[in-house]
Amino acid sequence: MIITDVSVTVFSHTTRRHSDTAGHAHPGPAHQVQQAMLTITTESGQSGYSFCPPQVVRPDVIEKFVRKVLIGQDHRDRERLWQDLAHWQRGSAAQLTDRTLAVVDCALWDLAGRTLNQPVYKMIGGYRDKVLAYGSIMCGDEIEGGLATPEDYGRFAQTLVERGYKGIKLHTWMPPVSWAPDVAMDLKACAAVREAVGPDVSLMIDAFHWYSRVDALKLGRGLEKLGFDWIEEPMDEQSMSSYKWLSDNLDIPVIGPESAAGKHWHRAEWIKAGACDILRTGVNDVGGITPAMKTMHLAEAFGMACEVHGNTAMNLHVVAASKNCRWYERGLLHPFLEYDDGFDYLKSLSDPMDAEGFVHVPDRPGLGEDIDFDHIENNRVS
Ligand SMILES: O=C(O)[C@H](O)[C@@H](O)[C@@H](O)C(=O)NO
Ligand SMILES: [Mg+2]
Repeated sequence: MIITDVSVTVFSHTTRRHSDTAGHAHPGPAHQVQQAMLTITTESGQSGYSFCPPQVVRPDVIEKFVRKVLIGQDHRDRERLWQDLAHWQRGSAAQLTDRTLAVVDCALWDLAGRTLNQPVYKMIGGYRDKVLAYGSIMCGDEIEGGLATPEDYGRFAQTLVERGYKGIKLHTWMPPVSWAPDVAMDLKACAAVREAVGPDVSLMIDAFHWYSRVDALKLGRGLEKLGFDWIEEPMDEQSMSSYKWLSDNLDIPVIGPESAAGKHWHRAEWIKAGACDILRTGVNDVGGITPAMKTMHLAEAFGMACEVHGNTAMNLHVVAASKNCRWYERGLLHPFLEYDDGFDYLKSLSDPMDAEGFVHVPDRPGLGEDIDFDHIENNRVS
């Protein structure tokens, strides 16, 4: 099953999500953005697909690295192809990113599933076909009636519980919000949510990512009084020793690393250093489904949970193939956006959630993304 082609289709689609200057999402007017679909095709004519921002699969990256590694190879050799791509990273002058590895690895998994007519999580080894989601709320904002006050967070949390969520994670206020960051305001938002939803809903926070050790400790101590399940990324994850210090000084579980580079190798160091109580992985963060499963198994060997960062099918399949994670991160959510509307280039949601808060893994082959190829063709940019 030899790979004969690797191609990229760039297309436009409509979204109401806008990124702020820190890269965090907020609602805004509908606008056109560009998305890329990577297609990997074998001699049999079967293709696998994966999506990412166009810059992740720039023509020079595809030509210099991806095609060189993949063309002429057996598409089933995902482990070898991933290792070969990962080795290219060192000599790529930082042009071949973990994000690119992730989109290639996901397309290879999708290709394998479409070829065998099997969903990816069943090929990895299925553990469950539905999983509880937590509602991952967008970062706070200064939008009237949006997420501008602790009361806004409390009201929205009530709405999410009525939708069926059994867990809620707050991303609190961060710059460019004019007065952020502010530990006291973070705790007021968390207290308002706890007050709104009662004691039985799981709550977590994903806070401003550059607090000092002292501020992170103050935040964590306040969350302990509110019965939160974990504190996430309150300091720069490049300082593993700061997380070791925080974990030693807090009772609330510290989860990480999410954004730190180094894939499963660096996450092994966090475990060894005692820098986290719950490990974190994410298909985009560690370079694919292949390394995400390595991270999940690493955590299991140390008796730890490993919670998966991010939504979309690729992360859902990792969760569905794993015992030692409790949640699927469904988001990002905002009072002014209807998450269940999905994306206009997919005909149906990749992560449909029932009224009890369970996300059901689509049993369509591969990653199971219900791709609207007509939309992509009709809105093709290149
Ligand atoms: O842009 C980001 O930092 C991520 O989207 C982030 O907001 C969110 O996905 C996250 O951190 N989840 O844990
Ligand atoms: Mg996070």
